[in-house]
Amino acid sequence: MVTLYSSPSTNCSGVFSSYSNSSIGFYNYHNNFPISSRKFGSHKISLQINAIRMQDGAVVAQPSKTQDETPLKKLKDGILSKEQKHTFDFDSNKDKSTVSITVVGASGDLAKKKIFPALFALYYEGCLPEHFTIFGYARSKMTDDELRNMVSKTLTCRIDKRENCGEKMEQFLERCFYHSGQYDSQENFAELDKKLKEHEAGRFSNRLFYLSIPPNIFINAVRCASLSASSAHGWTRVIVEKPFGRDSESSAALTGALKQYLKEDQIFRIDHYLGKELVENLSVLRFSNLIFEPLWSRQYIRNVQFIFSEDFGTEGRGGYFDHYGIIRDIMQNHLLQILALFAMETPVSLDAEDIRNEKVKVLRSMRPLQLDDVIVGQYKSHTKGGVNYPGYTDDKTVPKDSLTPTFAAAALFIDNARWDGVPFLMKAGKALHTRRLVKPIREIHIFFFIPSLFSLASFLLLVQCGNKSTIQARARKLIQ
Ligand SMILES: NC(=O)C1=CN([C@@H]2O[C@H](COP(=O)(O)OP(=O)(O)OC[C@H]3O[C@@H](n4cnc5c(N)ncnc54)[C@H](OP(=O)(O)O)[C@@H]3O)[C@@H](O)[C@H]2O)C=CC1
Ligand SMILES: O=C1O[C@H](COP(=O)(O)O)[C@@H](O)[C@H](O)[C@H]1O
Repeated sequence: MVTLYSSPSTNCSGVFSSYSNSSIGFYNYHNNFPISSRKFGSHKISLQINAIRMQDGAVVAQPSKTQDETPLKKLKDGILSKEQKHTFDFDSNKDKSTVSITVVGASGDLAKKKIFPALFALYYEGCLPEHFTIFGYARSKMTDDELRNMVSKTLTCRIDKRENCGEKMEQFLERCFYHSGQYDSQENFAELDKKLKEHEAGRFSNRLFYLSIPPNIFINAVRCASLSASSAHGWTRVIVEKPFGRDSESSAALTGALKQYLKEDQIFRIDHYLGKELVENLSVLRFSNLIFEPLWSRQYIRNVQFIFSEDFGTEGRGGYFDHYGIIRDIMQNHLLQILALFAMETPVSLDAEDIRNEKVKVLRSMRPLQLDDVIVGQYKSHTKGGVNYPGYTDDKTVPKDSLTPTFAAAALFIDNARWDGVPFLMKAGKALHTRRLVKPIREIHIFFFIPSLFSLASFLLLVQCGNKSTIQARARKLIQ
């Protein structure tokens, strides 16, 4: 699996940006990852990490001139091997080539909330080639203008304060078009192909299809796109969203089916949580910090909690969600990836395969989950402060008798020397109206207890990836 992101504006390699919070994640790195300041309040310590520029634009600390040499940069360079970086480049012949990006499922939630804003961010940062075209494709009937109008509502200029953002937005929208078609119709994809060719205007064209659709229609869409709308001369690539199947069998079947039409190097599987900067920085926090690495074990950590909470429900996404539920939507992929990154041993090198191998070892050491260690639930309607919040089955896209879980919590155990006996607690839920600890409406927390560096106090280290990303340490107890 690869995480696809674009790095700072000076380096636009990467087939796509991490779309977390609808923007490109910005990274500035230092040679190491020192804790630059501590503010001691009553039982509360804020650790500012001297290496992160947050994606909402807030700079936690100034970047140094040596940013390119930092561990995370190296980590990324390792993850993206030279060969991959080369193949990720959009342009093989800058002036004469073009890239056509088709967002399949353009009428949907992911496309609106993340993909179009991320594409705009790439455009804004100068990371798209000079000639490019973006097509939305879905069954819904829409004109080009209606697509532009829909997309324009979610584009933002908040990446930084540079001028001309509105103008750039207009220019970007002019490059966006729409074609309505069925996902299983070769004929409809052939019509798309015709339109793409008109826009490519004889240039050497590369084509990218982003499958922003429920997984049960991936194969049909890939078959039709590959047979009817592949690039004649350049590359054709497909980005596939999680979940990659419902279980091992369906995942293997999906891979097998995709490979009937695509070679492995044309397929990009994405887990966007791996592109969130704090998830990436977690490895740096641990491996580059003399303070943390020695503490990263059962000896010092009592439990680790990965908490995903959203304070909104499915809101019309039942068509996808109801077939999968919260465990397959969030826990099996996003949270499990973070857990594996958190718990893995130091990889022998920063190559993607070495990191993957360490993550696999963690998964193989995990005790099979027992039913007694899992609870599931589904949100119901309720009224609070005069506001009525609909229940899951009130969503028109959800069957009235659905038992699909929208909340789950599980205790996982890793039976190896480092983590023996430490519970890894995972919780994920939609429409959780109680906000925890911090304000953002969507948030994922990783927190774990480590002993105080100075006294007998123990600390709760909270790594939060929400609308604003922070790393905080809070004193949990003064005296053990
Ligand atoms: N939403 C998010 O934040 C994230 C989503 N994802 C993944 O992205 C993919 C799409 O998610 P999302 O955009 O939320 O899903 P949506 O439910 O919004 O579906 C996307 C589009 O697919 C079409 N569609 C929906 N259901 C069906 C169906 N049963 N049969 C045929 N077409 C259908 C609809 O378009 P039309 O009717 O116009 O054809 C819809 O607009 C999923 O794999 C999901 O796991 C991943 C990360 C984040
Ligand atoms: O993968 C998914 O993620 C989103 C939450 O992503 P975030 O970046 O906004 O935190 C979730 O809403 C969706 O159900 C799921 O498919």
